Amino acid sequence: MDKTNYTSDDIESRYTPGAGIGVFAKRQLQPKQTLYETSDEYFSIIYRRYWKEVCGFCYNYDSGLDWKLKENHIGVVFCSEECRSKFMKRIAIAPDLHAFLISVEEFSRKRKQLKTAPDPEDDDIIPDRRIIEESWTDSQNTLLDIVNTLASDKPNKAQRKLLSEVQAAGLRAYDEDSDTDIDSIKNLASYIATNVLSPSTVAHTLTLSTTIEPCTLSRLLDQQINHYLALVSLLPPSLSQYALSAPSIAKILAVDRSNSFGIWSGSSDLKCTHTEERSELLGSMLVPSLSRFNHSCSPTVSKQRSRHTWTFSTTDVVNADQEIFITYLGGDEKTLNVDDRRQRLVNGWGFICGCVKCTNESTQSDID
Ligand SMILES: C[S@@+](CC[C@H](N)C(=O)[O-])C[C@H]1O[C@@H](n2cnc3c(N)ncnc32)[C@H](O)[C@@H]1O
Repeated sequence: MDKTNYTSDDIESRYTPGAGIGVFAKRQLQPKQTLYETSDEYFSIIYRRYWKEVCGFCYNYDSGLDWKLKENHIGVVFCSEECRSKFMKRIAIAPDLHAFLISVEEFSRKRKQLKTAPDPEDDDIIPDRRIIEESWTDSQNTLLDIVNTLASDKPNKAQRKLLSEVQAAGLRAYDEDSDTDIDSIKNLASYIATNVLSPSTVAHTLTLSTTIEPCTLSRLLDQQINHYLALVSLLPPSLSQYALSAPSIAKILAVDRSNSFGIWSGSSDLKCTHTEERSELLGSMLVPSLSRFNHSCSPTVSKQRSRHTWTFSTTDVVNADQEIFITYLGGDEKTLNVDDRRQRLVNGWGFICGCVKCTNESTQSDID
């Protein structure tokens, strides 16, 4: 499968009326046919609450038990020596990446020690797309100053002051739940780490479309920008070239919100046969090669996760040239009515569902 054009003998991506790009069958597909299995790079985050229980390499989760193999200094645990060795080998591709991950973990732990209540005045402001884009663009000059400082052999007083100021701003508390802040820090750090390990994955992600803003409250927007600038200031000089521009981060955050898949505990076990059994949300994954599948409330493809691999298989016959769909509602589309389904999709993904089932049911309720 060609990952960016989504082309294999069975499927390809094409424009589809009203929903951008979608994935279509090139020939008739039979039920239970495996269409796609991921083996490519992706962005991911395991939420802080679960970091001791979820293998940092394969996402194995065993009923909430802590894994014993720990790399505490980077905040990652492993279910086996094999996973630990694969993970460590992967990050060793860039010698200073390990040092960066250690700094990120130290920074996150410092954040946990701070306890400041959020500013209530800012709580309810929902910035629009223009404000979000302008805010990130405005931070680009500071970002360039940080990168120049990192590149300088002998930073002057003003440059050293800049680094300590951005780190202090990044540590300032905006949310009472420090785990959520740490998730934000680790998520942004994973964008930089992915850029170090696989710049093509980042480039691919920047081509994807979005329909929803990356955050909903002003204080979260400020928080993300401050976290990101602080993270860049922690980069070892040899990695400073991998700092993504501020507008690129804004775009990836938006793509992440529209395209990422939850890592649910139910389907993490290899023995689990359920497609999307949901219990606890352990984290999320953004896999660019899976990001062109549109949603339908009567999907024709099921997605199943086993550890860190997603497999997409048909649930029905799909004729040549028909679009194939997954569900973004994880099975809830079977029980919700059209209004509730559409509302959930608007809230979560920012689009009004135009699938055949919703179109038929809304036309029917207009007639009634
Ligand atoms: C994960 S992306 C899917 C690929 C996307 N169509 C593209 O062009 O990159 C999700 C976006 O596709 C569109 N989309 C997906 N399913 C849809 C549906 N049932 N009705 C309308 N738009 C849909 C929405 O814009 C949504 O935010």
